[in-house]
Amino acid sequence: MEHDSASRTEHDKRAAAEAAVDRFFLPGMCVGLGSGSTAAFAVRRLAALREQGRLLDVSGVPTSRATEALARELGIPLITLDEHPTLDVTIDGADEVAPDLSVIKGGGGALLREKIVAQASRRVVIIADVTKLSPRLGTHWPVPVEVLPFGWRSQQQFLESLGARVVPRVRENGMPYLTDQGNRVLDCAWGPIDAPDALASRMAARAGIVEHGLFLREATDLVVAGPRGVEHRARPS
Ligand SMILES: O=C(CO)[C@H](O)[C@H](O)COP(=O)(O)O
Repeated sequence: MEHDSASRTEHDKRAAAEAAVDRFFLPGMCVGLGSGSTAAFAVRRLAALREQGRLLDVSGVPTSRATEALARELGIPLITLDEHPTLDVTIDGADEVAPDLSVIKGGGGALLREKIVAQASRRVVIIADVTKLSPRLGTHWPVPVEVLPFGWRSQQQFLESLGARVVPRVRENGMPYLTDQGNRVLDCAWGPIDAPDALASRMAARAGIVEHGLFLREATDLVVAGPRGVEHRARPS
């Protein structure tokens, strides 16, 4: 049974990713390549289309070292944001998606580059399976917060003072998890968040917090897959 639901989720991640690439990546575009297992399906779809001779002139900015390695392995042309400071569209995954298309990201630790790339994109398409949908951010998933190693325990105290249960992220071997930038991640469980804007502002104002996983206004579109198939939703205006 467990196996069935896991393979259903994989199927849905893949269906959402492929539908998004087919619909939103167009010839000649400069695109953002997201991180995580759902976004990896999108990178693989782009590579498969290239093998068919399509989208050969699409080039991408990877949002993590892992995505960069995958894209290189698959022969996808890579560019930097310095070469192309504005991107046409980014396709990326999410950990939790609210009805207004605000999302929590960063489960894979790539939140900083993901937010930089999202904010540099004209369009940001979130791809997800239905298990990621949530009535309110924070219901199912903690908010990852990337902090400088210097003084990280005072950031933990600060986040606890904002009501979070804070778990410093560690690797399987017990060593601290470090992001691509060499920073630490504190996973902050608030439960359902009543005022995400106020929380995001408090974190943004705190020195030592490099970035947080609340992406409140970046997503323009959601492509979500579940038992009823693939559905596209635009951000409510
Ligand atoms: O934000 C992310 C990485 O920092 C991922 O997009 C998010 O964690 C979803 O991952 P997955 O597609 O593997 O469920």
